[in-house]
Order: sequence, then C-alpha cells, then structure tokens
Amino acid sequence: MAETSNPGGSPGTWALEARGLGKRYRRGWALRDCSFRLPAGRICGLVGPNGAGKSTLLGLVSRQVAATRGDLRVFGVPVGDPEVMPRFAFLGQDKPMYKRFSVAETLRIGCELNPGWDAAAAERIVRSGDVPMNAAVGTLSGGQRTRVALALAFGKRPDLLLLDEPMADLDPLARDEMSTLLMAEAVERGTTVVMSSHILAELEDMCDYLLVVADGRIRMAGDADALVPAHALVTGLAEEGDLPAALARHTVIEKRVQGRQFRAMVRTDGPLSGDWQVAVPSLEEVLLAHLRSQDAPPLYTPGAQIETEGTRTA
Ligand SMILES: Nc1ncnc2c1ncn2[C@@H]1O[C@H](COP(=O)(O)OP(=O)(O)OP(=O)(O)O)[C@@H](O)[C@H]1O
Repeated sequence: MAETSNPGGSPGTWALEARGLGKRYRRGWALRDCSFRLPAGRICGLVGPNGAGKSTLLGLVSRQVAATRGDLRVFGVPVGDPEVMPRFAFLGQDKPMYKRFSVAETLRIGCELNPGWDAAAAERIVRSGDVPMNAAVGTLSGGQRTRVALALAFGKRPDLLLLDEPMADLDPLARDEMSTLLMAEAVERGTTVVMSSHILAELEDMCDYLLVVADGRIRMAGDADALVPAHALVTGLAEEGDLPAALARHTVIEKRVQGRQFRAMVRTDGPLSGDWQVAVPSLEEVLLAHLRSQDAPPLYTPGAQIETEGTRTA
C-alpha cells in the first residue's frame, strides 16, 4: 500500500483521497468540488437524500463513471491506474448477475476471475441463508440474490469494499447477519468498507466514519466519534419568538420555536453558557438536522479534510 502523509495524526494510509472531484452529466453536476480523505480500515457510511450523488461517487471509485474534474486516488494510486482494479469489489443497486447460471456456477465464475478467491467465505455466506446452490440466479428472491452478490464481493477478498445500499432488500435477520459479517471482515482483514444507506440506525450501528453528501457536495466527513460531539441539542425559553441572542456565536444547524420554547441543533464554538438544557445528540439526530439544513457550512474532522476554502474542522 502506498503511504501518504496524514495531517490529522500519525502517518497512515488513505483508502480514498478526493481533490476537487466532480461529475457533470448533461443535466448538470451530480457531484461538485468533492474533497475528502478516508483512512484505510474504516467502515464508512455514505449518506444523503435521493439524488445527492452517492451512487455517482461510488461509480467514480469503482471506475464505472469518469470524473469531469478533479483527482481521485485509491490507496494512493490514481483511480484510472490498472493497479486499482484487483483491490476493490463493488456491489451496485442493480446487482447484475447471469440469471441462467446456478448459484454454484456463479461462485465458480467468481473463483475463475479472481486470483485471491476465498471459496470458503463465499460459500459460507450463501449457505447460511439456505440459498440452494443448484438454483438459477434468476429464480432467487431479491434478498437471496443480494446474498449471492455479497458472497461474490466478499469472496474477492478486496482491500476496499464498495456497497450501494447493500441491505435494502434483506429481511431483518439477514441484515443483522450481514452487518455482523461486514464488521468482522473489516476488523479481521483491515478491509475498508464504503456503504451507502438510507437506514440511519444501520449506519449508527456499523460505521465509524461518515461521508454526508447533499446536492452533489460533501456536507460532513470524518470520524463519527468526533462529528457527533461537535454538536449539541439545546432547548430553552425563546426570546421574542426566536433563539436567544447568546446562541448566535455558535453555528445553528437547525432550529424550531414552538410557543415559548426553542430547540436547536448547534455546532458549538466554545462553552454553551446560558439558562438552557444541553444534550448530546445521537448520530441520527445530527444527520437528520444536516440533511434538512443544507445551508450549514460543511464540517470535516482533521484527518478527513483536504485543504480547500470554506471548510470547517470539528
Ligand atoms: N447516468 C446518468 N445520466 C444523467 N444523470 C445522472 C446519471 N446518473 C445519475 N444522474 C443524476 O445525478 C444526480 C445524482 O444521482 P445519484 O444516483 O448519484 O444519487 P444518489 O445519491 O445515489 O441517489 P439515491 O439515494 O436515489 O440512489 C441525480 O440528479 C441523478 O439524476
């Protein structure tokens, strides 16, 4: 793995480094001025509203989409370099597989195409879901097909696993099993995982790193453990139907005034002193506030940030 400098701490390896990355389709920009770093070995949740640019970003990393602008490196290597190919596995929303091939044949193709194939791991994933090995892929349920697709991705033993809404059609038991498997994989092998999801509770359980995208731009990037404590949920008495003036020195992400009470999600700039109740928000509350308030300035934890103008560090 190529080593690059890590301004947020000790020297380390970046699984992804994006600088000014952008993708423009005929209708407009799907992703703009996207700059961030993702350290290797993390489980990164990619979150944002429909049409935010998540699949486009995964497409750029998996080489299915060509960038209009900017630079993207995978483990320090430019994404267009053939060296990148064997290092990642991508599981897209459409999970393309040959419908007429049986599950066993599909796994055999995986084995033939991938030199480091882990047949035991792939078979274990399929068998634990009672998916018949001799069934044609086209006859499987959506959840069973997802399981086979995940087995193909895991079997490749990638350094970087890219998953576009991987759990969407799994039942709660299968989802629980797959998330345990993903986390075990990441810990045991140091695999970096990037997964998009709309299920915030799932992201909270699984991910230790976050990339929040809205309207084609990065809104937050970095360690979940640092992003959340940078915020506070403040409630108290409103002043003249609005937030107390003393809160103005903090960055207000979202506010609600109901009757005489206010409730605000703020990024704290120093101690919060006032006659208010202050609570630590959950990750879900922070994400929802940011997704609802897209004008809030972007927030990066130190390691995630690549020097650009207009960004703020947690
Ligand atoms: N092949 C394409 N051609 C033209 N426009 C596209 C193409 N792919 C995506 N877009 C547009 O780019 C924007 C971002 O789409 P993208 O699929 O990346 O969003 P997303 O965050 O993955 O959304 P979702 O959560 O709905 O899957 C959208 O406005 C979409 O219409």
